[in-house]
Amino acid sequence: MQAKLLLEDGTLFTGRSFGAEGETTGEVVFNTGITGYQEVLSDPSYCGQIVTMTYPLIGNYGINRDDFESVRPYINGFVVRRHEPAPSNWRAQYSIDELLREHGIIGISDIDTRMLTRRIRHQGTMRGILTTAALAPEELMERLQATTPTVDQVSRTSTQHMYSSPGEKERIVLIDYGAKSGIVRELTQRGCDVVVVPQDTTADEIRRLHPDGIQLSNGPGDPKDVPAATKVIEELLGEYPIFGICLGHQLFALACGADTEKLKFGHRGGNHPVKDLSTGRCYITSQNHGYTVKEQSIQGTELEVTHINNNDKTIEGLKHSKYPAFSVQYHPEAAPGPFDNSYLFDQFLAMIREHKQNQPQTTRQAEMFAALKGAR
Ligand SMILES: NC(=O)CC[C@H](N)C(=O)O
Repeated sequence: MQAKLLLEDGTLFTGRSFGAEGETTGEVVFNTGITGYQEVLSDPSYCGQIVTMTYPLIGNYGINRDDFESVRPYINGFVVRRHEPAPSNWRAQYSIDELLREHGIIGISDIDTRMLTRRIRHQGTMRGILTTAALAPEELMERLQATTPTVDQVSRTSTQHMYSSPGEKERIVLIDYGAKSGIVRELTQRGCDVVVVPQDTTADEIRRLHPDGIQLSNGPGDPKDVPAATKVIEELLGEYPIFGICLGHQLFALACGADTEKLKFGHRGGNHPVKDLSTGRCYITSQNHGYTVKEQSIQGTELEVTHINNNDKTIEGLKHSKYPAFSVQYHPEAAPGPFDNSYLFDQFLAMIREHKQNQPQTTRQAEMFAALKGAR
């Protein structure tokens, strides 16, 4: 069956349908990873987007039980040069075609993904319509223009209920704006007691969980679409050590008075070079973002830039100059991508331990200790 993808600028691609049949619209973005399509498909940060893989053969090692980054894919459409309907890998349980069908996601293959990528790079990110219906380009354009971009992605991808992944060590409250499983996995591996809370949890509700640190997750959409989330971070700043990842980094920046803007076509892939300004060392990072923290907006805030992107010099990391809080624009949890940056989770835990040591005892603690001493 035929499928068509029409971009806002009128570029039409005609290819073959795979996955579900139907029609969808969304921002068309590209990811340059050679492998890792299962993690990309299931990364909630892509919620509502039509994702193109620049690597030409996708699906060859299938879909397995273990590599999902969330319980279901949130993308609106998937675009590839060629997809493999008969995967071959000992972990493969089914094909990408079956996965997309199961979740009603429309795929298109056999189009020139190099041309599509160059178009996006040239024009900047555009919206597109993807359909299996036999419609003329004019009709498709009308339909595309009749839709408006959604802004509720974070409430769609966040957990509705609090849940925990118990551990013996530090209690981390992870605010879930559409968190990848990789973040929970990294914290759990380090023995943390992780409590994942919905995106609209209030500062008081978080305080009642007695966290040792707060982790701000990645997530979809424009950080300015979730102003309430910024307010909560503002309230908790200074009270608890904070570590923000991707959307969490952008929200942390907004909470500290900086500003964000949209990039021309974003960074999505597994080999983005990032420089640590304190050492000059370059790290290879996994990225997936369309927005960035505005460089000029840092001035006058209490933020310091810690990392920059070596390709376009945009901000990749921030830290607070007074409080124990830092953030990165990239994905230290990888999935997919290099594991080179998982040390940031260790830094977060070291920051928590240091904060605890320097923490003056609360009056209540002091009273309890005094009572215990008296009893002895
Ligand atoms: N991975 C993320 O958290 C992405 C953050 C944000 N949605 C952006 O596109 O910039």
